[in-house]
Amino acid sequence: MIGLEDAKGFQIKLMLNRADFALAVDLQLPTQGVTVLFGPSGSGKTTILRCVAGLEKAAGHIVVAGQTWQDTRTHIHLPTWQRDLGYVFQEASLFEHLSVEKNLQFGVKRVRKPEAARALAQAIELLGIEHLLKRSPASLSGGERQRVAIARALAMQPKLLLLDEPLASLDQVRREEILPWLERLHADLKIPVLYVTHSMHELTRLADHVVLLNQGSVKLQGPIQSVLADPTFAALVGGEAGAILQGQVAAHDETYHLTRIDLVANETAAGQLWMRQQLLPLKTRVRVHVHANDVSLSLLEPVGTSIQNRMRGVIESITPDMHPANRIVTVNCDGQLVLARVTARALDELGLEAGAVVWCQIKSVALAGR
Ligand SMILES: Nc1ncnc2c1ncn2[C@@H]1O[C@H](COP(=O)(O)OP(=O)(O)OP(=O)(O)O)[C@@H](O)[C@H]1O
Repeated sequence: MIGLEDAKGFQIKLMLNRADFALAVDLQLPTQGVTVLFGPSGSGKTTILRCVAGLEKAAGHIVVAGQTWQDTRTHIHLPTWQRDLGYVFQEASLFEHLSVEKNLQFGVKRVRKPEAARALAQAIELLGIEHLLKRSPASLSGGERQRVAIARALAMQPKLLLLDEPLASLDQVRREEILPWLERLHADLKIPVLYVTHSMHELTRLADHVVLLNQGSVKLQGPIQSVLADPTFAALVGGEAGAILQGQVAAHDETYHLTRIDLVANETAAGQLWMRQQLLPLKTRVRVHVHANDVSLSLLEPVGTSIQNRMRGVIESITPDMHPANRIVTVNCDGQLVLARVTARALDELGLEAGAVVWCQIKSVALAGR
């Protein structure tokens, strides 16, 4: 039987003990948008997805869109086929003897839901695969195959979409090709997506919410901006650490091939950044990942420097980094948190501590958009 709980609930509580691995997670997740399960190899990301899909058994309960898929206390454990989900793996498993169109129709016919034709058309549009419909899977590139696999899962109008490292088998060029299509998922989809990756690039581009796992337990979770600005996370991910700033495309400088991003925090203007030119229309909303290693601090407003971007802010915290020489400094610039990785000696020499006013200098070439 399918039980009804909170109509919007999305909860995953799982406990599992293997000889050399224990999983214990208790997650209350957003009912819309992309939640990325992030963490080192062996931290339990795929195990969670498999349990949610009913492919593996753990104790606990799973509630999706108000439906109880599993509850150990009441002995509910729906088989996979009764769980209304789409699952896309590293390698897209398409039927090789069927055309792309027939592959898409196969899933839709199986679930027999109302408005199937509309859902199929929307999935084709969302993933941009109209021109591939008559092709055979063997003739598709890896990125195209994954887009078809995701469209097929979406056309079935699932209550939850599970994506397990969908870009891992693709080369860098193909990954970049497919990322913009995946970015549309959080804007256009009304269902939750659970996305597994080790890639910081995919995390910063796609996540709305992040769950950081380590050895089967949750180390940190929350909205992408707050998790990335958390010094614990920064220390853990080393050289890839950095804050995400939100803004919109404000101007293009054609002479120098640069784009100006006007930053926005809590709906108010929060400074601006120049970055290498982005081929995006004015007013496009973007997120910018500013690496902590590319931010330096100054007590005075910098002049006579090649560094293009400077933001004035107040130091919120100074915390230890992985290496004892360094500190992670969190600076609040008009509501946007910026992280800087600087040496403890430099901090002492400048006499910097929490509450101090500083200028963050950010190399514009270091910025990566969206
Ligand atoms: N079928 C299985 N039987 C026994 N142990 C398993 C099984 N599948 C995974 N494990 C172990 O469980 C732990 C978690 O694995 P899991 O695949 O969930 O991690 P992960 O975070 O997804 O890793 P990766 O990023 O490398 O895919 C690992 O120690 C792994 O060796």
